[in-house]
Amino acid sequence: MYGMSETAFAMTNGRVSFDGKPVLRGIDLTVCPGEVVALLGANGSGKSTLVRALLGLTPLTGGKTLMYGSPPGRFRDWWRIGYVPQRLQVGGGVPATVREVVASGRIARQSRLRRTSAADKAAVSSALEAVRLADRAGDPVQSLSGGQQQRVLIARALAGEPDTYVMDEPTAGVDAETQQLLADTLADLVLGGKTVVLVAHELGPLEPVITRGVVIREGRVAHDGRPPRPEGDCARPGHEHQHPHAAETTAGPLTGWQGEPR
Ligand SMILES: Nc1ncnc2c1ncn2[C@@H]1O[C@H](COP(=O)(O)OP(=O)(O)OP(=O)(O)O)[C@@H](O)[C@H]1O
Repeated sequence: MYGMSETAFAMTNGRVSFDGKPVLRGIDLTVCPGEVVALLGANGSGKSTLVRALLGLTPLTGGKTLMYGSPPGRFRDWWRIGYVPQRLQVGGGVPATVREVVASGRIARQSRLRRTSAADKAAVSSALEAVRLADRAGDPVQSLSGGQQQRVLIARALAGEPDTYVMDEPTAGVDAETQQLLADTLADLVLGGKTVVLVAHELGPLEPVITRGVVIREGRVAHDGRPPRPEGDCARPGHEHQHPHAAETTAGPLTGWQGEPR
């Protein structure tokens, strides 16, 4: 039994509206340590908004949400969360190497006074190894393929050695090899007792590691429990087909994401 402060996320009647248009319409969602939760649902159902609201990146217009027992505005233990946004965004035309982006995952663990430690360097190297990009560490991230950039984002989260991973469509638009690599990485994290919340259109190779499926439909929780199996789903009346992800018009922030408006 975990205390309230050990519950990774607890949203009660969470509501978000954009320009008066309701997108989340009263979400109740509690994520406990060690759970591997897939947020599923059709395009536009509100999955990304839910993820961003759980992290406090999008403010609720109603209800409340807690991260390890604190409202996002008062949450201080950002090192506990590893966020993998939908897309890599390197701002300002400043070239960054793969290693620099991955190393930025250590920032929440570093004090302002302390320079990069041996532990930081070791965590960055091991994250690069885990996603098999050690040989590309010195290359500009812009020179990598989409799938490789996704791996960089995953490595950045791994480098921070958080308790909880929040991944927004980590498998969207990536090659089969990267999908399998992510599945293997997740399996290791799960063995290590980590908590994972991820958005997915199709679980694919991730399916074996998912412990719970939460289906969002029109801003509400339509299913919460065993991950729905594709065959069973299709046989069920009212099944909504999920289509591959459309091109994103907005990219996830790379740095400073904790306060990034959208
Ligand atoms: N910042 C915003 N301003 C206005 N509308 C928004 C904003 N963010 C999301 N929306 C709208 O909210 C709805 C839900 O979007 P959201 O991205 O959460 O859905 P999703 O389930 O993640 O979809 P997808 O699978 O396409 O990523 C959509 O209609 C979208 O256009």
